[in-house]
Amino acid sequence: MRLITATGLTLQQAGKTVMRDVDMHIDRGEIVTLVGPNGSGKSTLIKGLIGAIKPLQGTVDTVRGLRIGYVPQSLHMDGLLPLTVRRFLCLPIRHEADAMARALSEAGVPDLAEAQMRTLSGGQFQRVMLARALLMSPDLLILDEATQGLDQPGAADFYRKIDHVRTHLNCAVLMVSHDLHVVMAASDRVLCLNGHVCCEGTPEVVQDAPEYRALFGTGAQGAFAIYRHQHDHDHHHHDEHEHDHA
Ligand SMILES: Nc1ncnc2c1ncn2[C@@H]1O[C@H](COP(=O)(O)OP(=O)(O)OP(=O)(O)O)[C@@H](O)[C@H]1O
Repeated sequence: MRLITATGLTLQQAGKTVMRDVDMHIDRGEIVTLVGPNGSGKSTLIKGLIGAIKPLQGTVDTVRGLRIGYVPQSLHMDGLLPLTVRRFLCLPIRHEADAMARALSEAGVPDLAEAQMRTLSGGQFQRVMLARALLMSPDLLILDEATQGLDQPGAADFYRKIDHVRTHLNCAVLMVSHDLHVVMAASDRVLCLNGHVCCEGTPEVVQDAPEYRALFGTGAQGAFAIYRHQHDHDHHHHDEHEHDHA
């Protein structure tokens, strides 16, 4: 089922066009990843898709009642007042204690409810943000560089978590990442951006595309192959949509 469709989407930041003529869609159950150099418009495209930026041209159509769980690129927690994870999760909407416990557990941090937000490590913080998004029971989970600050095993672990969440909730996932090799292998489709969609397709197709290689080079083959090898289970559990997994 198609959740969201952008057609001819052109977006500006401060009066400057930074993303031009994007056609894209996301179906239930798939993991779509945006890659691209710094400033290539990844966050801008996400803001356009969730309606935080009004398009200069083009449209975004969503299925009726689409619930989006959004994990932003960063939140500045410095100077925060004392605030436990439990209270943070209830901002701005209150949730039942067992729903919060389930979300924290799903996000891989079952024991943090009473922890102080400002004492969390980067990885713990991202997982709490994920738990917060999961409390929305999202149809579409959007992660904007959610593994920033995580080391490679930490990032790989995070993506496995996301894969599990996707299967469990039967939601779609849209992520932005710079962890190219890990994230590409964990994706069904990749869109490579540079002010427009340079190339798109399965990770293998994008990896071999001249547009991708021009932006990122060709050095990734080894790490890519290793992770791909571990990722050999299938994702056909809930959806009629077929994925091309190796
Ligand atoms: N609030 C803003 N005001 C003015 N210009 C902005 C704003 N946000 C983004 N831009 C500009 O828009 C362009 C795209 O930025 P965007 O944040 O979408 O890129 P990105 O691909 O997400 O980058 P990164 O990988 O560094 O996070 C950049 O040139 C940036 O300077």
